[in-house]
This record gives sequence, C-alpha cells and structure tokens, in this order.
Amino acid sequence: MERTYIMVKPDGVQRGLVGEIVKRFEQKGFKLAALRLMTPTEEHLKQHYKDLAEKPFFPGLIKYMTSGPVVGMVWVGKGAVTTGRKMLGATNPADSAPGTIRGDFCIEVGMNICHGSDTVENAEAEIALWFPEGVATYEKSEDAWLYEKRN
Ligand SMILES: Nc1ncnc2c1ncn2[C@@H]1O[C@H](COP(=O)(O)OP(=O)(O)OP(=O)(O)O)[C@@H](O)[C@H]1O
Repeated sequence: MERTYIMVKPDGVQRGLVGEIVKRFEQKGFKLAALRLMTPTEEHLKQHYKDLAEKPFFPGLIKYMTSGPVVGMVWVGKGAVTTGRKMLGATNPADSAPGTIRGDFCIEVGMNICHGSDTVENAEAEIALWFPEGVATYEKSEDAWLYEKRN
C-alpha cells in the first residue's frame, strides 16, 4: 500500500494546526501509520532537503525548520503521495487553492506549514530517514484494518 511522509513544520505546530492536518488526512480516508513530535537536527534536515542545498533560500529553510518542534507522520492509502500533495496545495501559498492546507492557513512560501513527499521513491526514503526504527503497516481484511509491525 502506498505511503507518504507528511511533516507539520514548526509554524504549523506553533499555530496549533497539527489536529487540523491530522483531521484532513483522516477524513480523506488515509490511515495513520506513525506520528512523532520531534526537534530535528540540522544534519537530519540537510539530508531531507539535500536536493535544495544549492538554493539561495537553503540557509533560511534550515533555520526555519530548526526553529521548533515538527510533527512527522506516515499516512497510508491509495495514491497517498499524489493526493497528499494536492491536499497540501502548491509550495507557494499564493498559488494554493482555497480548500488546500496551505491555501487555507498561510501566505508565506518560507513558512508554509507542512511538507509532503513528492514521489513514492522519495516518500520511502523520507520514511526511512525520519522513522528509522520502522513503522506500522496496514493489511486490508474483509471487516477490519489489521496492524502489524513493519521490519
Ligand atoms: N523561494 C523560496 N523562498 C523561501 N523558502 C522556499 C522557497 N521555495 C521553497 N522554499 C521552502 O523550501 C521548501 C521545499 O521546497 P520545494 O521546492 O521542495 O517545495 P515542496 O516540495 O512543495 O515543499 P516541501 O518539500 O516542504 O513539501 C518549501 O516548502 C518552502 O518551505
């Protein structure tokens, strides 16, 4: 089953939007497989955002992302990566449609509340980076969601 890594960034945590974001993913029908409040290290963030290392905004991005705790989550379900990105909205909130998380709750690209994996491959790499101990997974049975520990 497809999985995505969603992270509520420091501004989202500080503004009390964790519950709102969790609610939207739950209501959409995705299943929560992992959730953790954590204060990321600079090293972890440099790995997470390694493709952006040469961008002029990179130092500011690292400063922003280490300004307070974040909430990392793994959501599971059909199309979790693509649909998750649609639910977040465009990177720049000015381009995010109302009804998306960024479209509804922010105005600055440098403080855009949440992260969502952009490909299935990157989602798996990000899940391994942020939850190295492994996360729960779901298997659909006829009448229940069953839980088992992922290796
Ligand atoms: N021009 C910019 N100025 C300041 N910050 C920026 C700018 N562009 C991107 N960022 C920050 O860097 C993050 C990563 O940029 P990226 O281009 O990977 O967008 P994204 O994939 O939509 O975002 P994310 O990876 O956080 O989900 C953005 O979410 C934003 O916080």
